[in-house]
Amino acid sequence: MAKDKRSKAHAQPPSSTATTTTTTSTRTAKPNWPPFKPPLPVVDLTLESLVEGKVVVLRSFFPRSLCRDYVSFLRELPLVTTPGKPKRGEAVRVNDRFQVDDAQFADRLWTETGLKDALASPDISHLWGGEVVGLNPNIRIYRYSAGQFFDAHYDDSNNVTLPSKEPGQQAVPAKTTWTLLLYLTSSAEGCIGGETVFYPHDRRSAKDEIAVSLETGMLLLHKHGNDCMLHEGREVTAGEKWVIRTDLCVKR
Ligand SMILES: O=C(O)CCC(=O)C(=O)O
Ligand SMILES: [Fe+2]
Repeated sequence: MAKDKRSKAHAQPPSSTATTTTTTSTRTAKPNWPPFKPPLPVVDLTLESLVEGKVVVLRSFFPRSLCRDYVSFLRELPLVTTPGKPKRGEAVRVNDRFQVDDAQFADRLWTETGLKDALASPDISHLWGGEVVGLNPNIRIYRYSAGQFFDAHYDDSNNVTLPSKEPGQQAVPAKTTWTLLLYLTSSAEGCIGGETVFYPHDRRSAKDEIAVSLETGMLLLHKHGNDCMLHEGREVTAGEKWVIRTDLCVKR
């Protein structure tokens, strides 16, 4: 697939049908996300590089008990099955999704998990493509059941604005530079398949593939935008793959 004709995983507007507990301060209904219990991080968060400068993982970012709590909670959200036939230029993506603009939850994932500190470490801070300022408020939840997958594509960099946290504070203009995937299930919960597979040479080739197996509670970060590797979410053949997706943001 040529880069100029590449299929993109387009961001979509937040779903207006997202209903659970509603906050009164915004028009978008936001889920009443479970607390991070036990307090995070539960392990020393050390980055493991899978592809130099392009793919890193943090194992046990969420403990298994918290993943279980999240999956129970997320399955009550109004997930919508994506159409099998994508719009022109979009990747075929067959899964059940929920999407919400929730800056508060993005900030909790950033500051209450140890992630902010782990990524700020001076020996790795050059990776992120600028001054890291937080996570994309556009939170996406994916559930893949047997037969579902996310076909090969590249992820775009997007401009976002991180809202002010306190009165008097300025909103921060930012852009996304890395995709963040948090796996909530794996073979430990009976999910077979569903690997995130990277193709370093811009074409699907079993010879060159780098397949990352699901691991419950593992966070995967991969560089996106111009330097994005072609990648896919391989078909799930049994059980359910649950993922929380957002993006790392740097100042623009
Ligand atoms: O589910 C996966 O393993 C990949 C998801 C993905 O590529 C995306 O969200 O853009
Ligand atoms: Fe992607």
